[in-house]
Amino acid sequence: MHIGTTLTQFIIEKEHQHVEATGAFTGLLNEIATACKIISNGVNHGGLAEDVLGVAGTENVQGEEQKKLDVLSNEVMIARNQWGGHVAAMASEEEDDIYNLPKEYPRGKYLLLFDPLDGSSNIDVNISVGTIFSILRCPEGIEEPTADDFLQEGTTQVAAGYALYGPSTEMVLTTGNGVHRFTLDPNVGEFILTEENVTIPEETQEFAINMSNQRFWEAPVKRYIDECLQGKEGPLGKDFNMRWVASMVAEVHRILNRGGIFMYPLDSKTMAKGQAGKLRLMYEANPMSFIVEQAGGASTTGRERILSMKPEHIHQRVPVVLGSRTEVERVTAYHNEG
Ligand SMILES: O=P(O)(O)OC[C@H]1O[C@](O)(COP(=O)(O)O)[C@@H](O)[C@@H]1O
Ligand SMILES: [Mg+2]
Ligand SMILES: [Mg+2]
Repeated sequence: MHIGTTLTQFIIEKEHQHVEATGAFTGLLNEIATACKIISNGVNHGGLAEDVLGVAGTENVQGEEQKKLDVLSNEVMIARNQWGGHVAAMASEEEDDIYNLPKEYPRGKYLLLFDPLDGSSNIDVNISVGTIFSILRCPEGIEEPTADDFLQEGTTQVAAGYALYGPSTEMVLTTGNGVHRFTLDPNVGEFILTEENVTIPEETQEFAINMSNQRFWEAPVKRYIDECLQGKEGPLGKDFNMRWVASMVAEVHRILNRGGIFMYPLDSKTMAKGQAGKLRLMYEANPMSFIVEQAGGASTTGRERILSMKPEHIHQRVPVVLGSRTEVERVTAYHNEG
């Protein structure tokens, strides 16, 4: 496919390969792309716009202070995706329960899950943030889905992607046939294909973890980071660099480009709050794991493959270790050595 292809054209040509396709999938991805263009515009306006920077004065179901842009992005994702007849229901980081469509809207065959604004702590300081989404099939014959209908293993995702609102706005997408990257041309208002079949280098010398949590980490993580910091004199025999943006979407994007390992492991601080990690399985870890695996990388909790986990709750949290295969397998082996 030649560079310069628009996202819509790319999806339609992929969908033509499926005789049973109805166009609903293309319609859904187009609406998601439109929502991300609107959010990108808001992010780019920053302090020029009334309702983009600062706190909303409310908390989400996870007890996190909501930023105005968290709330705005959530409203945009819902408004763009509820009317088209592509989805049967939605789930969002910013919605306590699943979002069932108002009666007047036709139901579609997909379930849409999303983190409307990822990297919220970076909004007010103009550092890259993003939107993460995951698409599942709605079980046959279900008109009014319940939360249980969403609790499908990550391996059943039909598609996953994210938009990154950085120096440029990009969208990265997989439908299970490799990972493809599009860049928003603000003059045309279209996402244009800029790289096909993105792959993650197997080896890396770059790790990303919030070092300020070091005293709370489990022994396997402490061991691994110690070994990275020992550099080429140490057991890993190579010097490592470190990065931490505090936006998962930006970390994953960097890793897709040049490799690396991103970790938000289980630690005693989150365990003390009765949580099994910081990041959410259904709309952060699962979509990012689908993308990373499709790009040749690996993604585990430190102990098990994330995509094979049986979800228990819409807002369930999990430890995340993802990126270049060699290092992810090493960290997982350290955990399973027991
Ligand atoms: O504040 P910390 O510990 O650096 O955590 C940063 C992590 O939290 C997140 O911001 C959580 O996502 P949200 O911003 O969507 O709540 C991730 O993007 C990021 O990797
Ligand atoms: Mg997030
Ligand atoms: Mg978020």
